[in-house]
Amino acid sequence: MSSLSLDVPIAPAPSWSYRIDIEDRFSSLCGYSSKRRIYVITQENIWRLWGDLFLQQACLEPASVYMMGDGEHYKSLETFEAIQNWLLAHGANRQSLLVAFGGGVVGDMAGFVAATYMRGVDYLQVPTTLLSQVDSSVGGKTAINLADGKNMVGAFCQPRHVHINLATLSTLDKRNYAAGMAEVIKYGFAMDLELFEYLESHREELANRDKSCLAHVIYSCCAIKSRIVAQDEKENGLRAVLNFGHTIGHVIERWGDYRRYLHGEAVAMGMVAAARISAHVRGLEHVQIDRLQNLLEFFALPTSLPLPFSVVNQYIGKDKKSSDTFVRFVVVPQPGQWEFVDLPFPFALEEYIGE
Ligand SMILES: O=C(O)C(=O)C[C@@H](O)[C@H](O)[C@H](O)COP(=O)(O)O
Repeated sequence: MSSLSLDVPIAPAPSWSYRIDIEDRFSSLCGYSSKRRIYVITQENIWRLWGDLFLQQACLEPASVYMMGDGEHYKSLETFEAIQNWLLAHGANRQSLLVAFGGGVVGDMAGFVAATYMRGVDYLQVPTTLLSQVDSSVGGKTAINLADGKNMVGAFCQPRHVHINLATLSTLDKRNYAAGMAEVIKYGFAMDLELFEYLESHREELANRDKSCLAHVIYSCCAIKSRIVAQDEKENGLRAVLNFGHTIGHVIERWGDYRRYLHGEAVAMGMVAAARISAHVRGLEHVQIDRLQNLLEFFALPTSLPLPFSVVNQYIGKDKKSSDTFVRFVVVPQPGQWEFVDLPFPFALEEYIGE
């Protein structure tokens, strides 16, 4: 595969942009190594599988490597503090460079550490899961969770570069692969009909992790995301479309103590609920909800809400898109099109989707 590249030009400073490279190997980072101390934040499992090759191909000699725990529940204030102390103990300074080597949990944590350590240091994203390659490594949303709310403490902090190596998807377990596919389906169903149809017609190839299909899909998602982030870096409006399925998805993750469901699984259930709300408020046809559900279920993703409506109603007010009087939902009147609707708060899910 020849490599693919995209730029993410951030407004209102169009001169400032960073690249996303999609390759079948780890990109060389020699240029960085010679100039500054490098600190890698990763997890045992991914580092055992890919760490040596990464250091060799990237030509890196890190000052130190930090192993985070595996799972969304490690995106916590405790881990955040431990990493800050580790950086200080290992001599990291303002010129140091952090490298997030792993999935979305590593990327969100490393990004937030980079945003705050000594008031901000540079970082690179080297995403190794499908979810992080198509979504979380791009756009600079960094955050950690509170017990009562997902991604509640964070910052917008763009990476200097996103280096995607498709080869790492070969060792991703089935459940995490499917979870990444949920975010891919989000881009298609809510933002790009052509992509959604491609996913439907190439589902077998994608289930078999065909590299050229994956390269196409990852490039398409990154292209959509970079266009949106370039216009609305700090989510003053447009960017919230990327939250399709997340409003209820985040409640599900929190309800499961960030352990029961992977982020992508919660988003899969949240998207079907949001599609049902879309049918109620914007007339999305039921046959289109079935298309969404079939595609998600093809990848063995859950699609029925696992929690009482009352829990959704109780926690939805903590969503970052909520105000005192409404909850903002991304709805889909037709596949590939989206709208925001503000539903009154206090919220009653049963009014939009029958029990
Ligand atoms: O980048 C964004 O903007 C997104 O909303 C992408 C989401 O898929 C992602 O999960 C994001 O981290 C959720 O953001 P949040 O603001 O709802 O915490």
